[in-house]
Amino acid sequence: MQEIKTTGGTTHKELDAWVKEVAAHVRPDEVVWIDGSDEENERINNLLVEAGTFTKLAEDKKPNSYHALSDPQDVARVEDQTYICSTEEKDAGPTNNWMDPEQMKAKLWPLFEGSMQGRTMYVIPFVMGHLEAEDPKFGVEITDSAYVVASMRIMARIGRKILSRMEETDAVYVKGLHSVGAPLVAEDGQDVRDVPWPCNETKYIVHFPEELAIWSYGSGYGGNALLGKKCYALRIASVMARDEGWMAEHMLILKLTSPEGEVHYIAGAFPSACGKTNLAMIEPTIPGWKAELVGDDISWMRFGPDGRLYAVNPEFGLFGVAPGTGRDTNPVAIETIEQGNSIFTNVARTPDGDVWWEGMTQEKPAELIDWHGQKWTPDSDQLSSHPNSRFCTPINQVPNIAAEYEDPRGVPISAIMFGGRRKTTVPLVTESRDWQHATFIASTLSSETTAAATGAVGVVRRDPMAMLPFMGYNASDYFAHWLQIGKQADAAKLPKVFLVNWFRRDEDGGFLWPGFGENSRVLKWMVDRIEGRVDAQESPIGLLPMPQDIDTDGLDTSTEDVTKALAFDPEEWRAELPLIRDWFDKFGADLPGALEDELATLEQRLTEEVQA
Ligand SMILES: Nc1nc2c(ncn2[C@@H]2O[C@H](COP(=O)(O)OP(=O)(O)OP(=O)(O)O)[C@@H](O)[C@H]2O)c(=O)[nH]1
Ligand SMILES: O=C([O-])CC(=O)C(=O)O
Ligand SMILES: [Mn+2]
Repeated sequence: MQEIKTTGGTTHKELDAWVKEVAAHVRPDEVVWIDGSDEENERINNLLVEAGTFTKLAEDKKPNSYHALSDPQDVARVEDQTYICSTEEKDAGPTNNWMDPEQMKAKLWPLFEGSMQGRTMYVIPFVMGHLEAEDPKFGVEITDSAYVVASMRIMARIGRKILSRMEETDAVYVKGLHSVGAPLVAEDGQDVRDVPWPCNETKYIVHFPEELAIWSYGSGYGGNALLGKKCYALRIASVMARDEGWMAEHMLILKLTSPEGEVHYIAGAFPSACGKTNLAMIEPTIPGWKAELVGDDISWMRFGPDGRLYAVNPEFGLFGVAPGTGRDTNPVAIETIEQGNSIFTNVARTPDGDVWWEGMTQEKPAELIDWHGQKWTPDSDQLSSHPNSRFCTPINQVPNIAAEYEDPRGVPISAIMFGGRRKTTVPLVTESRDWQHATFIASTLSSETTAAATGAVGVVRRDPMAMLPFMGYNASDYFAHWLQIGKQADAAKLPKVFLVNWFRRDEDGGFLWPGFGENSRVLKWMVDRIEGRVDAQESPIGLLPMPQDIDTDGLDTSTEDVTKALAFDPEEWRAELPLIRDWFDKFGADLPGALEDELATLEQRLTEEVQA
């Protein structure tokens, strides 16, 4: 067999063997090991410009930044095509797609055969979390997409330094294999012309948790193709966490400093496109409060020597929803992207080489190139940008990043928020009574679906822990793991857990609560609760704020709307009960009894409430 031209390589024998085995099968023109240098990045970006994937933005608008338009069919995560291939079907559980690992491989391996012909196969060594962590979590992504290389460089710590450490320690690592599934040689041997966004109608995002392997085929979109993110740091890592006694969660991490100088780190789990990045970058509207960002999407938590839960953000960049991000809603994000070094995908381009999307400014630009590459004007009845269009930006550009982001030990968490998009039923904020009740709230979390995944938008579904699409194993076992974490801990040291809903609507469909920076008023109440400064009132669903304890000074929202946003409505909750019951029925006898008990308690309290 002919040697494939290779740049770079490794002394890690097992890794070297795997890369060679894959190369022989996918048959690229050449193999390039990614070293992470600036020169290499420039080369990759130039290649992407030549291929028509990237358009360089104007240096005076967004320095060193690029605009990309995907294939219109490749714009979001494909949950239908996402699989957890554990050996036992039971370990994937009722919420995941499953196939026997050998059967899945028999199906996919032939798809990968020759799939990189005419292309370069890149090998990206990376680490999720800190290289200086006690037990660094390594990965290697093989990909035929230069767009993935450019994006992974922003989203994860990658390159030669990581590979050297892997070599020195003969490290175990997660094997990520990714191909867009668009070889440049046809079956009859004819050359195929490349397109700016190669992908395949057939898509598979497959996890083999027991083998620490991920196979991703057919898509170039972020959540499907940047394998360090959802695939590794949530799906595979949640399995590692179960086995090793820690937690891999879909949570932002925020550092809050009160006017009194108290520091609290707060984590928050919201389903995709439900407000994590925005809350992580919050600019508080109430005087004297300071917020700094630690993480905006993923949190790895473990107990520290003092018995508290410590959280680390394993990522290196932000992959944020563009629409809705503007100077009035998220000024911190705007300042972050203005520094450049970013990739913008499926947003609109301005004639002067900048980007725009719905919600960036109140006034719409007179003319744009929309996300289909067509001329767009404000008269157009189409959105200029795809609802799941994204900015991909280095995290160290965030002006108010907390210094603790760099600390491999992480930050001690005082509170965890769960939230979703609910037009009705769920009040602005509720506090859980204890960890078991918190686990119940989290396990029954619900939200209206968004554009972050393909499929219908706006449908209420249960999204336990905001992890429905990201749990790498059986959800019943996942709930049990949460309960176990609670049992393991000193209850006084566990974070307080809150349920929030920024998205409740009035009869006309308008938001009752203004959200964004004003969410700091809810954060303040949480801190007051943590510090024991205010009481709360008992209700069947948990502890509710006394109305006077939510600081509304200077808030431009009517008292009536605030009251409605905060309201607990027993009738709405009675209507919720059968939905929760249906959800729990999915798990049958595997559902931890403690959650069954919590549901029974809720039913009983609601009945008493309605009778009273
Ligand atoms: N009304 C309202 N909308 C919000 C609020 N926070 C965020 N949004 C909007 O919700 C959408 C998604 O917000 P993000 O912060 O990007 O959501 P995310 O959870 O980080 O999403 P992923 O990155 O997909 O996981 C954006 O269009 C925001 O403008 C809020 O407090 N109120
Ligand atoms: O993974 C992605 O594609 C984007 C994201 O953060 C999510 O969907 O939660
Ligand atoms: Mn986000």
